[in-house]
Amino acid sequence: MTLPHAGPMLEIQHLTVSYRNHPVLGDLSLPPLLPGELVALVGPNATGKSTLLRALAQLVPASGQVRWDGQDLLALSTTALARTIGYMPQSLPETAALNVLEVTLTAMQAQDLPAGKAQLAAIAVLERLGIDDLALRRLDQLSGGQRQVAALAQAIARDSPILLLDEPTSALDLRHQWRVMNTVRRLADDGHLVIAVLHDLALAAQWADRILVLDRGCLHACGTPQTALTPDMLRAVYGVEARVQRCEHGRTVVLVDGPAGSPRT
Ligand SMILES: Nc1ncnc2c1ncn2[C@@H]1O[C@H](COP(=O)(O)OP(=O)(O)OP(=O)(O)O)[C@@H](O)[C@H]1O
Repeated sequence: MTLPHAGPMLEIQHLTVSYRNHPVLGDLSLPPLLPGELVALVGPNATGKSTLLRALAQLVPASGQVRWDGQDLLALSTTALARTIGYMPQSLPETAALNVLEVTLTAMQAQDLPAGKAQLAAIAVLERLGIDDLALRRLDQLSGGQRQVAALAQAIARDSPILLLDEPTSALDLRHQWRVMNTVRRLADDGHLVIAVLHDLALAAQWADRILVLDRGCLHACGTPQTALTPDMLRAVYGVEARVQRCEHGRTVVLVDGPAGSPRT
């Protein structure tokens, strides 16, 4: 028997977002998402993944119900929102004249920590991500991958219960991908709800508890990596013929043979 979840959960019902009257998310409802979960948000390009995260972070106007711990997330004040959500955009602006430590400290303002404590906490976040040596480097002097990890530092520095990460590994080499996903996994294990947009389905399968598959603004599937990642889903959503192989240690590999309907090569 599954007991009903008693603590906070993220409930998204009938979420609608339009750009210039063109609906990108139309009446999207998701199963409840729980603290302690790492949820991978996957789907083809332009299907609304970033828009969903941006709507939850109040960066684009949205209608519908989004509730967390009894609160209406879409109506939270800026300060309350900053305490509830840490948001990592696809990239930080290259032109920002701030250094990595300053950017991280800026994200922590809602915590109202004394300056010394805030500085120590910010440095601890940079150490955790292995970029403390970049603390005094300006964002416009960083590589794309370094800027991506700085964006993650900014999001997790808030220590908020919900983390929204937009493609946290897309610019990273294999070692940094592992470090970031391991950090994100630990944050989920510590009780955060982490929703991460990922294009790499192998990473999603390796690290996520559940995979949400979005297709043209609608939920196509939601389940464990084993149930969500199937050849049928890959054909219907991504338009490819693919094999999904489960390897040793529970790893999953997706092998794409070609466009849907084409003979296997
Ligand atoms: N500010 C905007 N104004 C108008 N249209 C937008 C805006 N932002 C996104 N869109 C459109 O909304 C749709 C969804 O975009 P979104 O960035 O959410 O997709 P995505 O699934 O995150 O894509 P990708 O995987 O390519 O990053 C796309 O058609 C995009 O062109």
